[in-house]
Amino acid sequence: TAVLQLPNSGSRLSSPAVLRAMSSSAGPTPPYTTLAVSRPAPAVTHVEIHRPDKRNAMNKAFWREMVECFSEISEDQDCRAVVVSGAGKTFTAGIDIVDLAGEVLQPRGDDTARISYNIRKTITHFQESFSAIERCPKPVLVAIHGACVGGGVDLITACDIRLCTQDAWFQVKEVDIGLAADVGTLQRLPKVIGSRSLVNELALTARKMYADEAKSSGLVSRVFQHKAALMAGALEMAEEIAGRSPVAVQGTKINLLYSRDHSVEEGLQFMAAWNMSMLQTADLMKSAQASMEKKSPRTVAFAKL
Ligand SMILES: CCC/C=C/C=C/C(=O)SCCNC(=O)CCNC(=O)[C@H](O)C(C)(C)COP(=O)(O)OP(=O)(O)OC[C@H]1O[C@@H](n2cnc3c(N)ncnc32)[C@H](O)[C@@H]1OP(=O)(O)O
Repeated sequence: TAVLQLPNSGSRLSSPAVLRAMSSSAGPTPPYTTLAVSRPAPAVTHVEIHRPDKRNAMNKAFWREMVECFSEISEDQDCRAVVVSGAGKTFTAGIDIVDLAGEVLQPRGDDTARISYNIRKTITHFQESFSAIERCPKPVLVAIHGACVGGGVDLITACDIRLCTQDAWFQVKEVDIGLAADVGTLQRLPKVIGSRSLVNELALTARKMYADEAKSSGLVSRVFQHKAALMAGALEMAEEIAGRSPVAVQGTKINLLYSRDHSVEEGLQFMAAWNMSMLQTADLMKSAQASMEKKSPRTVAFAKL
């Protein structure tokens, strides 16, 4: 199992030291070769995709490392919110096309059944890389700058909050390289964007969507002028979330996801079953008292979860 080594700067909100910690000057953090993982502020984990020379294209190691990284984060009681971003010029160029052509799709097996079985295994393995983000109980914010292509759209639709720069663009590129997107976009994008027609248009034509349309369609919730402002904004939001009761925050993420995929009635039943135990937390009284005293929940010390 991978072990995260997180430098804990303990710096104040969006201070220059924090933003330096979120810059991409350092390389990937061992044991990872494609991810730089850091702790730019207490309880906030920053996962930076780090293959800037290849525009953060998703190679074989990346798909594996995302699963390892988000499994670690899910279990890390010192982490309460996560920011994902990309190093260098652009967020990501999607799947590594060299890997795709050279290795991923190389037939493995003696007959059609065995070859197909192995391809299915690969696709499922790749899907897991982004489902691990969705399954992570800590809220995951994603900060997108420049290009977000193919697998990048699959990735961001598995995140809880999407923020981007004015120069960001999004492209469901898969039809252009001869395949139907298979690691989450076709399943999650329709749940993110209200307009089914727009989803269909983007997926069937592979046209680029720029930041303003991403905002007006609901793909992102905020647009920042440039990358420094984006990272500062993402970190500030992550710190706001991390400062609140982890019982409340994680329960909110889990129930929002559950209700996305179930009827209102099923969601209400799940919620009641969830909160019949979670309402017994000490966090509730602590938070309520702070609220009555007109203090921020960030002034309250919550136990680890
Ligand atoms: C079972 C499969 C499941 C997954 C499916 C996923 C599907 C997809 O992701 S489909 C989309 C695939 N991606 C693309 O088609 C994008 C290709 N790249 C680009 O269009 C441009 O690179 C981009 C607009 C992102 C950035 O342009 P820029 O001018 O800034 O950079 P470049 O000079 O083009 O590239 C710099 C070096 O990066 C290498 N590179 C870029 N993209 C990829 C990639 N997808 N795979 C591998 N390598 C990539 C590029 O070759 C350059 O390398 P070098 O020549 O060594 O400097």
